[in-house]
Parts: sequence; structure tokens; C-alpha cells
Amino acid sequence: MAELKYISGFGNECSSEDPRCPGSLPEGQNNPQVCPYNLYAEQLSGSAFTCPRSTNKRSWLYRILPSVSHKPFESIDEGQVTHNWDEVDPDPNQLRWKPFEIPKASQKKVDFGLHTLCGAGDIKSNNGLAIHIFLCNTSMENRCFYNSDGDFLIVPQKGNLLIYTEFGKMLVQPNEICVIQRGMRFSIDVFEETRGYILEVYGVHFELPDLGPIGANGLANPRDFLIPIAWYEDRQVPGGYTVINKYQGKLFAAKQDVSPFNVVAWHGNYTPYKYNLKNFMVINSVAFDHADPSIFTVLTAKSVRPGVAIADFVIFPPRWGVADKTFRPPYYHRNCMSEFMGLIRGHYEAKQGGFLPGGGSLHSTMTPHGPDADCFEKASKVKLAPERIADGTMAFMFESSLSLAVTKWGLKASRCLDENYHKCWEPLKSHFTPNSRNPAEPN
Ligand SMILES: O=C(O)Cc1cc(O)ccc1O
Ligand SMILES: [Fe+2]
Repeated sequence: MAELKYISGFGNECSSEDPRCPGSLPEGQNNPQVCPYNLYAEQLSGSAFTCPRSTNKRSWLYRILPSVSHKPFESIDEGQVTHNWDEVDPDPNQLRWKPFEIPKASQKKVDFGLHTLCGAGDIKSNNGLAIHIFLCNTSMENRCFYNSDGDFLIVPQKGNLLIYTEFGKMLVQPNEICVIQRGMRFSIDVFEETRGYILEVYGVHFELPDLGPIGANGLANPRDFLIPIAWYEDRQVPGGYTVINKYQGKLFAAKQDVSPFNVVAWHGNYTPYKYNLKNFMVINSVAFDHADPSIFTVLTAKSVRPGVAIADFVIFPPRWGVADKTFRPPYYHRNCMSEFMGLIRGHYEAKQGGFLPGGGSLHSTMTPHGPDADCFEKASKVKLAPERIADGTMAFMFESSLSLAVTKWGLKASRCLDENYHKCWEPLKSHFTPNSRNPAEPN
């Protein structure tokens, strides 16, 4: 496949025409009486019409048939998708999952298999989030999906995703992420047994974090976000194309006669986009002490309370560790926020073993956690010198101000819960020396 082209920038007002139809964007207006190439004009709103300019999001799509050309939606089996946060009793324990098992293609063909792991809040009032794991082995054939409830931040962990969207095509590989916002139709081709994580936020969109005293540059730079370019197919599938809609947490399907990827041109600031995590410009302590992980925020979905996120997407990228006279791994802590962590590749600096690529952990509101006993012993004794941290690895965190509930699938049906997780802290012992204030010099 020829290399895909993208438009660079975050949240910009963009215009794109499929090169096969030059001039397909109307000039000077959105709704000509007849559009160029006799296309239909359709607006996709990602914010209230009346939002201030800084948060107003919409795009205009010029398409062969409008999205409304479909048979009625019918309810379908939800599988493992849920928004019921009362499925099981609350559990404040530290939870960890072994790598989520991908069904074997030889046993059962699964396309874009969504499994809800945890979440909180309420879809109908547009406030909350869900964390899903996708496990699949087959491309979506004549099937697309859209989410009426919120935005999907997709973190592939194993296998590439070729994502067809109404705005064009994106190839998203492990160590890249993409965001498909509310209402955007997409269909995913996969090439092997494929796994990844999804952070869904209801009613808000992801933004780049403010940089404060960092200044104008750093962390995820806006130009590294990539938006697809217009691409259409005029493909008839009489009665045979299925549009799946997640609406109020339930799944529905509608049949239509054509591919939904029939947008010849579009303009606007409401688009899907992708980002390569290797482009993250890491900022951290160069003197002493451990900076809070918010210094690694890639994207944030803000709540209405200043500084408090519905969810942040945070990464732990390869970097130098140089802090002097410092315990460098993550500190022990209890957090009013909930921390879900995943691992794309390699290992995580606070855990010697047990936290594996494709698995996850959840440290809920105020649940104590921190380095395992091994990590504590080593990091307290090591002679400090500049060192590479996390080379060849990528861990991430979905951190939320909501108190997350785990689903039945998460606790039981996934069969991946690690019953022994708590044991990694059992060997922690007291080093208290009541008669001697000064710690021993590291070797
Ligand atoms: O719990 C974790 O491993 C994530 C984390 C990392 C860090 O460096 C500081 C705080 C924190 O919650
Ligand atoms: Fe933490």
C-alpha cells in the first residue's frame, strides 16, 4: 500500500479534497444550492453550535450520499461492552491483569472486539469515562463503527491498525495513538492477532495540556499530530453494509447499501488524528526529586473544575534519569485520582516483573501503591549516575478524577486478573534505625 499522507497540526481548521476530484470543496460557502460534483453537504458537530470559538468544533463533509441513507437501527448483542458501573461490588484493592488474551483466528473470528474493563460516570449527562480493551484477529468487513457517546483514544499494543474514517485513512502502529471523536465512522483492518487499550471520554474532547512555566514548546508538540486526507470509495454493497452505533452505552446496527467512506472532500476542525509517542519532548527533574507524572501528559480531557481532568493520557517514555540524591523510581503514594496503567512494550520502572505488555493495573482512589520491594531495595542502594530510563519501553496511564468501577469482564470473564499482585509488596520491610539519623552511603 502506498504511504499514506497526513495534514500536520492539532485542532486546526483544515481543508482536504480527494485528488481525484479537484475543486470538490465549495468555494466561499458551505451550502451551495448544488455542490461541486453533485455531492451532498453534511455537517458533523463536535460541540454545541453556540460554544465559544476556542472550543467550537465542527466539520463539513461533501459526500456521495448523506449519512442518513440507512435502514433503521436495531439493537444488537452488546457482547462485553457495558456502561453499568454497578455490575460487581466495589473493590478498593490494587488490581493487576496479565496480558489480555486475544482470541485465536482459527477458533473464532473477531473484529474490533470491545471489552469494557472499568469506568464511571453517566453517558446521558455527558460526564464520565470508560476504559475498554480491544482484542481482535479479523478486519471489519463491510462493517463500520461509530460512538454516539464520546471520543475514543485508541492505544494499539500489538498489531497495526489501518483505520478507514470518513476523513480518510490512518495507519496506527504500536507506540502511536489515535483519537476518533464522537460520531466519526471508522472501520479497522488488522493484520494479525491484535490488541490495544481504549480510553473513552463522554461529552468532552481531548486537548493539549497547558504548558504554564514550561513555555511555548515541549511535551506533545502540536505539529506532530497528524490528520488524514480526504479519500472516498464509491462502493455499492446492496443491503450489505452494517453501521454499528454505540448509543447510550448500547450497541445498535443499521444496514445500508453503500460504503460510508464516501466523503470526497471535507473542511473543518473536528477530525480524527494520530500521534507518534516517540515525538514526545520529555521534561523532567534535572536537579533532585521526582516530578509528578503529570509532567508526562500527552492529552487531557478536562472537567469543569480547573486543573481536574475527566481523564489524562500520560506516558512514561524513554529518557535520561539524572536527579541527584534522589530515590528515582515512582514514589509510594495514595492518590485521590484513579490510575489505570497499561504497557505497550518493555517493562515499567516501578515493577520488576508481573506487569507485562498487553496487561494492565488499576490503583483506585486512595489505594496505596508504589514500587515493588525489589525495586525499592535496588533504587535505594544504587550509586546515582546519569542513566537511561525506560529505553525500548512505553508504559502509559489513564488517570481520572472519577472513582472507577471494574466490570464483571474485568474481574471474572477476562480470566486475566492476577490474584498475586499484592504479594509484590509483601517483602517490604522496615529499615528504621531509631538511633542513627544518617542513612548509610550507597555503595
Ligand atoms: O503509580 C504509578 O506508577 C504512576 C506514577 C508514576 C510516578 O512517577 C509518580 C506517581 C505515579 O502515580
Ligand atoms: Fe500512581
